[in-house]
Amino acid sequence: MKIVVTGGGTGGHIYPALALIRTIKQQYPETEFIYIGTKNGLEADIVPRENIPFESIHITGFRRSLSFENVKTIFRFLKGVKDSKNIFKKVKPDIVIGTGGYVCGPVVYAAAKKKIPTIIHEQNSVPGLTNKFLSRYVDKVAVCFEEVKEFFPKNKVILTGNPRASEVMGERKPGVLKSLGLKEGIPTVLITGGSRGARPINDAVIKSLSGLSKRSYQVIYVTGQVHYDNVMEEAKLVGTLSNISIVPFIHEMQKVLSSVDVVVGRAGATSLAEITALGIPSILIPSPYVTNNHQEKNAETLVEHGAALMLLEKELSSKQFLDCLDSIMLNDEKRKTMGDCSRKLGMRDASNRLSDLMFQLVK
Ligand SMILES: CC(=O)N[C@H]1[C@@H](OP(=O)(O)OP(=O)(O)OC[C@H]2O[C@@H](n3ccc(=O)[nH]c3=O)[C@H](O)[C@@H]2O)O[C@H](CO)[C@@H](O)[C@@H]1O
Repeated sequence: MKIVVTGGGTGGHIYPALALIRTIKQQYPETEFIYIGTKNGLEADIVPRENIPFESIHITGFRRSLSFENVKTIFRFLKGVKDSKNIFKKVKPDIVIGTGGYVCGPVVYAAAKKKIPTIIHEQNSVPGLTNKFLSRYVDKVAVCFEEVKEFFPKNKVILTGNPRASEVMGERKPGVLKSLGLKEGIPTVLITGGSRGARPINDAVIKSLSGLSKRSYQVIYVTGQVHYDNVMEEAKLVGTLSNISIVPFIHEMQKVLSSVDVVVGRAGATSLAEITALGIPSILIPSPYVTNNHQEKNAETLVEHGAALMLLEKELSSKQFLDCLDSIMLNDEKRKTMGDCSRKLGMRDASNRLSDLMFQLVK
C-alpha cells in the first residue's frame, strides 16, 4: 500500500503525521510513504531525518486583509494542485492524509479531485481555514475534541484523538535528565514555547532566570531554534544556572516529556495531546496570534478539568510566572491531583483509531 501524508509549517502538524507513519510501519512494514511539504516549513528539516521520502510544493497562506499577495496565493494554489497531481501520477497512492497547515490545501484537494480516498486530521478545538475548506471535498475528517465536530459535515467527522498521544506512551528512560546536565530524582519542569519557540515566553523566562536558579526544583528550558543565541547572551549575564538546562530544540521530545513533572508552554493542540496522554500537569500561556484565538480555547478545556493553570500573555510578568510555577512545583499534592485530571483527558489509542479509519476507507 502507498500512502501520501501531507502537513506542515509547524511541529503541531508534522509530529502527528510522523506518529501515524510510525504506527502503520510497525503494523505493516511493507507500506510505502511519501511526505509532501514545503521547503520553508519545519517539515523540510524534520521529515528527511526520519528517512521518509520527501517531496515539496510551493504554497503560502491567505492573508486576512485584502492584499495582492492573496492573488498570488490563488495562483500558487492552482500550481500546487497541478504539482500534486503530477506526484500522484508517479506515486499512485491508495490514500492521502492531511494533518493541517497550508500545504494540505492543494495536495488534499488534488487527491479528492482524482478520486483518491482522503482524510484530514484536525488537532485543534477550533478548525483551521484549510481544513474547513477541505472538509467539503474529503471522505473523512478526524478530530481530537468533541466540540470541533460541529464545524464539519456530520457524516464525515469522527473522533480519533491525536496520534502523538499514543506515541509518547511507554518511553520512560533513565538518564534523560543527566544527558541534559541535570540530576535524576528532582522535580523538573519543562518550559517551551512550542515548536518554533515564543519570544514573549522567552522574555518572561529570562527575567525569571535568577529566581529560578535559587529554586529547589530544576528546569529544562527550550528556547526555540531562532531565539537560542539571544537567550544565551542574556543567560550569561545572570551567573551560575546549575539547575537550569537551556537548549534550542528537543528532537526526541517523547523521552524528555516522560521525565518531567510539569510543563509550561503554549497551548498548541499536539503538545496538549502529549501531556494529557502522560498525565502531566501544565501551566499554559496560549498564543494570542493564532486563528480565532484557538489556543486559548484548547487551554480552557484543560483548565476546566483541573489539569492546567492558564496565564495570559498580556498579563505575563516574571513575578506572576514564578508564583504560578512555585504553586505547582513546591506542592506535591497539587501536582498529583492535576496530573490525575490531565491523564483523564488523554486519548492514548488515537494512533490505532486513525489508522483503522484509514484502512476502512481503502478497503
Ligand atoms: C503558532 C501556531 O500556529 N501554532 C499552532 C501549531 O503549534 P506548534 O507547532 O507549536 O504545535 P504544538 O504545540 O501543538 O506541537 C508542537 C510539537 O512539536 C514538538 N516539539 C516542540 C518543541 C521542541 O523542542 N521539540 C519538539 O519536538 C512537541 O512535542 C509537539 O509534538 O500547531 C498546533 C497544532 O495544530 C496548533 O494548536 C498551534 O496553535
